[in-house]
Amino acid sequence: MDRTAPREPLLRIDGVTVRFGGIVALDGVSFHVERGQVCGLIGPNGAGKSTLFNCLSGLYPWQAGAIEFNGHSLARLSSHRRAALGLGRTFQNLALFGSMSARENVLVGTYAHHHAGFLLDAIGGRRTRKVEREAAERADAAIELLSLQAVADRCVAALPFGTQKRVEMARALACEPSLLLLDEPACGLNHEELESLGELIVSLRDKLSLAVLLVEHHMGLVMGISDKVVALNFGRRIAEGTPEQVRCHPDVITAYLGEQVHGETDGQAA
Ligand SMILES: Nc1ncnc2c1ncn2[C@@H]1O[C@H](COP(=O)(O)OP(=O)(O)OP(=O)(O)O)[C@@H](O)[C@H]1O
Repeated sequence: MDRTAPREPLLRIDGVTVRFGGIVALDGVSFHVERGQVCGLIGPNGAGKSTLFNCLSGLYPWQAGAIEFNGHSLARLSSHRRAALGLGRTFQNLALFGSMSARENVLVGTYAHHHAGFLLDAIGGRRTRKVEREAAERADAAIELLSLQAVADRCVAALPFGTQKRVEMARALACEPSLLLLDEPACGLNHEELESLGELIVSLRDKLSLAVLLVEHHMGLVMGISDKVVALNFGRRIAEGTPEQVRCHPDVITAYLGEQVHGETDGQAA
């Protein structure tokens, strides 16, 4: 795929502002993510990255601006509807069910596609069995994608941290997202796990035409695998461009050095 050719954006973030009392966590942030694109989202602590993720996954409302995913406004959509539309996410702190097996955790991710409803589930029947079979197939496909077959039936709490992270990613993929939100996936991984994580994200992008919005403090990973990078500081977008353009952007360098940012800085890195 030619990643330099302009394509229809999958995710449009347009002038989004979020305030918590007197704190402006996001201040008119705009950028978009295209299908099959890895977009890195960087910024120092408190820049607004998690706030934006929480807006995307339905945990936080925003006071101004618009977010559109796959042609749908996200403003009034429940988290469940967002998942059904193709928005998947993982969490900074793992959100797995420790006493359940890896496979059972992944099965939970298929819920977004589960249309049978409570009553039909209770009654059972052919339709419910079909839904369950399809859910199991989707879970198995996600388990295979993440090479988790050998540990699928083991209790998730007994698995190494890096493997648990892959289980969480498999669960997000089981709802067959077109955009995956990854919140600090490198956190707590060793060097070897980090390398395979980078390869994994790129291979998912290529195999599934998956778009990924990657919030990550590990600069090596972000700069190594992102097709484009957006940098935030104090809730504002300070740079957007290729990894190289953003790495060299003076406002990004200043933000990471912890110095005062002067004047208007909302620009496209060139
Ligand atoms: N629920 C909340 N209530 C009040 N203030 C909040 C809330 N969530 C975030 N903030 C504030 O909004 C600003 C942006 O925080 P956010 O967590 O989005 O930054 P971040 O870039 O994700 O930081 P980090 O890299 O440390 O996770 C910070 O000043 C933070 O204190």
